[in-house]
Amino acid sequence: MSYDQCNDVFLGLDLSTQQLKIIATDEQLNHIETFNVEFDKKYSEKYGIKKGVVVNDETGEVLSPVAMWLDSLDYVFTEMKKKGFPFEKVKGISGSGQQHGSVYWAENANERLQNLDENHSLSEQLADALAFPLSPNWQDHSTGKEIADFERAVGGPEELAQITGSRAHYRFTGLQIRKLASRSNKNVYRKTTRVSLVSSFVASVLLGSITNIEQAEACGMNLYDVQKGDYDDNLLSLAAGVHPEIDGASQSDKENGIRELKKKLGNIEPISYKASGSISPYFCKRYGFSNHTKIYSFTGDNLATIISLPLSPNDILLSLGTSTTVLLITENYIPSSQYHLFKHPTMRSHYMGMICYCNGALARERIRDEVNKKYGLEKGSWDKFDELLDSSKSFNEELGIYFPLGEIVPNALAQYKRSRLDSEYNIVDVESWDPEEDVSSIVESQSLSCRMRAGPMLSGSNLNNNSSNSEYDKIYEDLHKKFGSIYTDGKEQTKASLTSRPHKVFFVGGASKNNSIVKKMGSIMGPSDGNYRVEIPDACALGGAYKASWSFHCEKENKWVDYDVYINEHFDFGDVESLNTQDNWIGYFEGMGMLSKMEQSLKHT
Ligand SMILES: Nc1ncnc2c1ncn2[C@@H]1O[C@H](COP(=O)(O)OP(=O)(O)O)[C@@H](O)[C@H]1O
Ligand SMILES: O=C(CO)[C@@H](O)[C@H](O)COP(=O)(O)O
Repeated sequence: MSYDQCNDVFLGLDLSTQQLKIIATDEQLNHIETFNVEFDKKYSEKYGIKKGVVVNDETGEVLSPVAMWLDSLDYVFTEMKKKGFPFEKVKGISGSGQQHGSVYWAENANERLQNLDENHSLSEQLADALAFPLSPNWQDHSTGKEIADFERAVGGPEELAQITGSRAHYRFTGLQIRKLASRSNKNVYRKTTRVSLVSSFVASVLLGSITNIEQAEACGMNLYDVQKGDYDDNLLSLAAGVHPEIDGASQSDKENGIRELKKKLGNIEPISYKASGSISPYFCKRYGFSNHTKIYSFTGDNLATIISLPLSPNDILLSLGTSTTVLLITENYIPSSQYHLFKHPTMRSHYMGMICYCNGALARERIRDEVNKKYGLEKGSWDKFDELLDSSKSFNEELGIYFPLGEIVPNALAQYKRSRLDSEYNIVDVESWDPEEDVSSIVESQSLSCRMRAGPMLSGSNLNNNSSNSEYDKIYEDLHKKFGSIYTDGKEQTKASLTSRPHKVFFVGGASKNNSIVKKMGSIMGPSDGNYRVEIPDACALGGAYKASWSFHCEKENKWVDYDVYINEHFDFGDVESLNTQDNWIGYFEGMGMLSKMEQSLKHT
């Protein structure tokens, strides 16, 4: 694809932990070119970073230098210019940033942003527009105290998830702000006039003025009441360090603190196709953008990932990278402390559900290595693992839990557990068994965990629990007879959540290349409309470019065009491979009963 063939070019940026990526697409959503800079290659000396961040092992702090991000923007645009990139054709830009990270602007920030001189770099001109030169990164673990405070302020993790879509996490922005305001750097907090998230920071620089935080991204702060569509004052007072019970603040200090923090955070930008404005003259003069280039709101990287695919409600994106991440689109706001719910970035009445597991690929690799050792085979080969997995046809009343690392969901310490069912459906723990047995067992338990936890978010789960469907009634009653009530993460599963099938399942990431793994997982997940494999390198940047393209299209039409309709119309389905999987959804009901019982006896923190 060449630029000569298109009139309109769209850019999707992704500012992640380790690199800045820019993808150019045309009006038909065709990928044209990708540009990037890896921070370690270019800036490790200048900014003293490793893997994109500065780490303090003693405090658990993980931070990114903000000036490095500014340098990277200038650098990639300069490289594009050297290659003759047609900046004048760019009609719209959107993108994403690593979630939860925050940037602290000083009083002169807007004045500096509005008067950028194209003869000088961004970092030169904006260094003193920052109240803090660093941005807390999502890997930061320094806010243990704040986790306890946030959960105490509302009554516990479930209550916090009910309000904000997630329980308290170290990395969530509200906790990081509280740490700054009440403990680590009160002076920085005082000097800060505006706070951006990484996504709104990039959009602000491109616009030449500080822009609002986008609504879907706002759900990653533990401050935003998702259903009310506004900040939660109780949580804001906590973030500002003026909570009456926890900080002993007076009523007037609390009110002033809330007012001040609201001003710093600015309004939340509702989900929209409308542009935040046009690109700053700095970029027009320095690189050749047209001054009509529109900047559309930026969102979080996971949120941008789901819009890089033609996903509809009840579709699941199963990312089998180093970690396993389940992303899904749902109309149900049924929060849980065990997963995250965010507003969907382009579908106003939908949410994105996200479940993150630490023990994905690494745990499977250990089993693969054990099997290969037993058979004297090459260490990294998946052949024997695959052969064994293919020969395991159905649930054999055995499961294992394999956590070489502590796990997020269920919240558990590093441990292994292998069990069998006896004839009364009791769980009988097994000290060890042949490594061959671990092969199906690990893939089954990982799949069942995803299925069990995604269930409550699927739309069928909205059905009245007493609604009748004779086939499901029978399965559910049978399960209940054998295992009693099914609990996941302390919550009883309803009939509807156990019996809801996903619509489609899309597999992405390293292990999605493995036919045996995806077929087994797909057969257990049991989507009603098929399992698919997609290769989407740079999905977040691509999602940004698609968002820009969709927004531009809606603006041109002067009406809201449903994002799923738009993407389905333009998406190149040549990149999506339909997997020929057997459906074994019903065959694994007992597996859910068994796994939920096994999880109840795990050691946790
Ligand atoms: N053929 C394969 N079969 C099973 N697993 C695979 C295969 N190829 C890659 N993987 C797994 O994919 C993981 C890496 O996934 P990838 O998406 O590339 O990483 P990241 O999440 O770090 O971006 C590896 O740890 C490996 O276990
Ligand atoms: O914290 C989260 C999601 O909650 C992470 O998914 C980060 O958003 C990942 O950022 P990069 O590593 O891609 O920069």
